[in-house]
Amino acid sequence: MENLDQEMNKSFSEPDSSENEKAPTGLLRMLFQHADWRDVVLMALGTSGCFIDGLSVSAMMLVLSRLMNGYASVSSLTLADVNQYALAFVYIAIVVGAGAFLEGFCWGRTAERQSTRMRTKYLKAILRQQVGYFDTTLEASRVTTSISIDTLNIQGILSEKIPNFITNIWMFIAAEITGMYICWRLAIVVVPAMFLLILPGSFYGKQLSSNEEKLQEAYAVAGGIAEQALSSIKTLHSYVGEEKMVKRFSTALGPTLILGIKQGLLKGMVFGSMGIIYAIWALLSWYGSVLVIDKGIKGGDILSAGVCVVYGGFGLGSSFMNIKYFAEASISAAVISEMIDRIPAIDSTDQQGTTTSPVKGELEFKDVDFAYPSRPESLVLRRFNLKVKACQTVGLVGRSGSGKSTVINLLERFYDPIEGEILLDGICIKSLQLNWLRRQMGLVSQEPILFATTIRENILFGKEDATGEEIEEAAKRANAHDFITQLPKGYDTLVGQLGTQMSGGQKQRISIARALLREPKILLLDEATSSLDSHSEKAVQEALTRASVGRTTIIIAHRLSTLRDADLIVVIQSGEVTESGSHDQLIGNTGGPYSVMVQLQKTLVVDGKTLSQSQGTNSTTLVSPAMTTEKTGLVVTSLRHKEGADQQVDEEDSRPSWRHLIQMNAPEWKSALMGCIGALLNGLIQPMLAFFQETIKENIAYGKENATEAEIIQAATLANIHEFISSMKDGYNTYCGERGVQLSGGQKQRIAIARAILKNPAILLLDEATSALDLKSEALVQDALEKTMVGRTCVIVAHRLSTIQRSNRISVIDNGRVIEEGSHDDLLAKGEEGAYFSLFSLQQQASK
Ligand SMILES: Nc1ncnc2c1ncn2[C@@H]1O[C@H](COP(=O)(O)OP(=O)(O)OP(=O)(O)O)[C@@H](O)[C@H]1O
Repeated sequence: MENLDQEMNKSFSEPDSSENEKAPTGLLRMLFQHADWRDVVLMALGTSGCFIDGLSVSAMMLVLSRLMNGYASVSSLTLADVNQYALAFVYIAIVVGAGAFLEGFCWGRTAERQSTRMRTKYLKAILRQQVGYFDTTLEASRVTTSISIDTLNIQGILSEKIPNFITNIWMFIAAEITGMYICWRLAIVVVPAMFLLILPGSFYGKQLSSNEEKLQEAYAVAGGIAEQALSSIKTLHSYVGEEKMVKRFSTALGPTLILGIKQGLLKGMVFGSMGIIYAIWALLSWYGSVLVIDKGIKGGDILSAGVCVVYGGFGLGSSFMNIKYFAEASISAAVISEMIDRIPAIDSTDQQGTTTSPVKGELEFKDVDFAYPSRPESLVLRRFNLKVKACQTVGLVGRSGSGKSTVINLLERFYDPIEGEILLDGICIKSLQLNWLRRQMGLVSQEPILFATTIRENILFGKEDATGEEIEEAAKRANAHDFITQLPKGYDTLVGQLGTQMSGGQKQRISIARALLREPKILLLDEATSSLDSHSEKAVQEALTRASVGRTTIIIAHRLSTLRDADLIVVIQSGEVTESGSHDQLIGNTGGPYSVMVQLQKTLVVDGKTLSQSQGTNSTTLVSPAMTTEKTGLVVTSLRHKEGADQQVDEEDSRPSWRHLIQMNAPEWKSALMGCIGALLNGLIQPMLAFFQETIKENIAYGKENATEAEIIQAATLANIHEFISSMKDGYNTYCGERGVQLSGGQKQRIAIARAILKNPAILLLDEATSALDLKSEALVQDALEKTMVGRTCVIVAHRLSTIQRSNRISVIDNGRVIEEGSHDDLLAKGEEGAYFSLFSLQQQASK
């Protein structure tokens, strides 16, 4: 284990390249690192503008001193002199104006150019990083902060602070020299006094900015809480977590009150210390008068020299103010440069490495050991060996959390093994060119992620230069074309942030189309059809079977029927291959893990009651005459042919949603109202679970405020997740990662179920709550849920009919309407004409 830790440290914790050990970026390097020759010219012009601008006080005072002196001896002042002075002021105005314009324009322009380049490089650098880096070091929020706040900081420095600094410091030098020139006797006495003005200002100014920093930090923490809340708004509403969130928010804001008071005091001191200026004027006027009386110096010279010295002092003070921004900006620049210079161990921009042609698609895992960078102490794969022949279809099965998705993560080189190697056509994938390797694979992941753009663009991610026909063809093969064309904007429909405006099944089909468009040599399907109803699944499954011809296909599935025709089925337990062979071979091994799973699945699908009785649940306890304790199952189908081909469906209607449920139940508004009120106390579990960046314990505790440790453990035990949690080094304090990325799909669902159980709600809403679970876990969780359901109203959305078979009422929904309703037996009695019957028969056939 020590070796393992060392290896992990080498792979993930240490910087990947010696370049990263460079000293923090200095100000000069920061200034010029993103500049091209045009920027150098712009900065040179801008700097000359600053010098001209900084001369304004001196030039004005030189002319003014003469004019004032002229007033003093008014008899010798002619109109021609006055005109000359006035003209001199006009010239000053033009020259200074032009200088100030150059200053503002050139620095502003170059700031924009340099920061745009920096932002682009930064984003490129982030996208280049390996997945493990994000697991350990970087949180998405930090990236967004850097890309917005840090780059804005630097842009502000370039466009404003640097020109300000140069102008002011030059104004100070020029004004003090001019003061000396006009009246050195006065300047020599007053200049030291100026420090009385500058020192307290800069002392309090420093305090002010450090206080401001603390204030910003506190606001950032509070902002982070608000951001988390908004990104998980459904879960938050459902768990009535608003108050808890507001409490956390106001606790985070607590320090700002004290800091705010301190801020006020410091600002007062800064502004108050400006009063010293009047004392300086007192000294100026007294000593100036002495010089006029004793030395016969002209009044105009005294006044102009005094103004030069004082304004010069202000210039120095203002330039000091900029210094703190330079320090801040160089920190920002260091953060950005560090990222830009960072060369990851798995570098997606690396063009090195070999490629093979033609690709056969043979895969081999040789003695692979792997642990995720965020949990180096828990080995997920150990001595993992797997050989896949070219064009074979291989199914991976195993309990939730056994390491199936990890196999895919390693094939895609999102991570590298700690020990052992992975070969493609006999070549270690580490020596293959990374982008080429990834281009050989088409991945449909467990929780398909769509980009916030149109369906067309999302499919195009599979192959950038695909034609319209190719896109449609891929969508047809993924059984997505029909639903897409029924949307008012068809392929140009926007899918929303992360695809939230699409149903789970629609997202899966779009991402299957995306993978198929690529025509990959290796197809990786991680629970690719788990969110589809039986009809769609059958169609997509057939398409995938066709698509798998001539390519190597790896399928992860909990529904074993999906894998029946696979050439090889591999059973994974705790990261090790425990059994492998064809379906028939594995079935022949009675008592083996695979045949046990198949038996369990048959029992579940053919007769839901058998399982539950064998586990001691009395299904009759679910039946209750009162409406509030009814259990309703909803089956969402895609039986469009039943509705007629010409049916117009709007974008909303094509999505099964709770809104439709409400619309459909409009006549039963009283019950609906009761339900809505009750829903404020309800438990909602849906597959796209929103998780905060918190620990497992905190996530479960969302179910109930002030829940005790014992209650949390009890809920976790019922949700069949306690064992996994206890096996973790940090137990219940294990960090879940951004939106739970550090957990497997099934683990996330079970934690969400524990949260719902803890909440003890009046109404339980289960939206495909167990779809990501293996059969054994599902059976156990189902059992726990059924115990939880006793005495409450439950609405269950499920594609696996075994899940809802025992509901008091089952509603079959198609295109936003209930097309059939009744108990399981009632619906089956309708025979072949019935929609439920046909779904049920499909699932039965599949499980045989
Ligand atoms: N990014 C991550 N960081 C740390 N641990 C992780 C990460 N992703 C997964 N794990 C852990 O690795 C183990 C294997 O996860 P994996 O996703 O491979 O399981 P799985 O067999 O696909 O499960 P499921 O059937 O539930 O999807 C789990 O214990 C999980 O908690």
